[in-house]
Amino acid sequence: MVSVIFPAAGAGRRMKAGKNKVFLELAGAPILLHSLLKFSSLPAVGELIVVVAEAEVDYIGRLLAEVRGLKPYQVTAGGAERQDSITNGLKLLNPEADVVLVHDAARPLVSLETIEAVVRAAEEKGAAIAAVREKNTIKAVDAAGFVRETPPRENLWEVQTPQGFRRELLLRAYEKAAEDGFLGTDDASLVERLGEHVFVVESEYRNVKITTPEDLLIAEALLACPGERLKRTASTALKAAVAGLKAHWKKH
Ligand SMILES: Nc1ccn([C@@H]2O[C@H](COP(=O)(O)OP(=O)(O)OP(=O)(O)O)[C@@H](O)[C@H]2O)c(=O)n1
Ligand SMILES: C[C@](O)(CO)[C@H](O)COP(=O)(O)O
Repeated sequence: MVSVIFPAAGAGRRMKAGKNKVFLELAGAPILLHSLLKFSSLPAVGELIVVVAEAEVDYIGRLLAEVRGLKPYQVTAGGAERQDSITNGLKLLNPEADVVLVHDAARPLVSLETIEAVVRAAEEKGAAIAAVREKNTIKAVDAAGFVRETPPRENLWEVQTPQGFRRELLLRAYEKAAEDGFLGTDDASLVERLGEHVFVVESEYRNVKITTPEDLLIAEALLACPGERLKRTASTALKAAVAGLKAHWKKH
């Protein structure tokens, strides 16, 4: 069984919306809901663990109760850093979960194909991450503002989520990071420190992390393109979810 942890406890500072960006609307539904419904549509996924800020736990619990089509879920409080939030999510794992995915709630455009490919690779190889080939030239710059190095682009990949792991490996990696006081910017970096191999699954550029206001415009534009509109119209789960939410908002 696959468990999915959704870190959603950020403050969304770079989005400058004055609230947690995962509650902003994208194509008529909160960003968080796009992510939860997408994973819920996959048979292999058995549970969702949604990690939000402590002050949002009750609100999200009530909100999700109105949404149809979600896999069994739990909502818990996150911590100061993304890694702390995931640490809290890991404590709730169903004992039957053999593969754990971590997916930023702020990446609502991930495709089902990418999720399935990450699950398969995590099962086979132990650890797998979604990523795209770097399109820009990347430079390492020192504190004084001078270029120190231009790493060859053919070796560079821009890393996304989902990131998937055999349960035991991810738990071991998080324990070791806690012991060493190591803070990484993704989950795979914790596994890499154990000397384990992490497989890269080629993903799509459209799997953007909604971070700054222009990302939301890009995501709206991607969802509005003809092929996507068709898919969206066909998404009864999303429509039913939004109907439930609108009723909830009217009541509260
Ligand atoms: N303490 C934190 C920080 C981040 N996240 C989550 O991790 C994902 C990726 O983080 P990021 O895009 O940096 O989100 P924010 O931290 O909200 O953004 P910012 O850094 O601009 O405040 C988001 O889904 C975010 O909600 C989290 O669960 N707990
Ligand atoms: C995990 C991640 O999405 C990979 O790109 C990313 O590192 C999370 O970003 P954050 O801004 O550090 O939360």
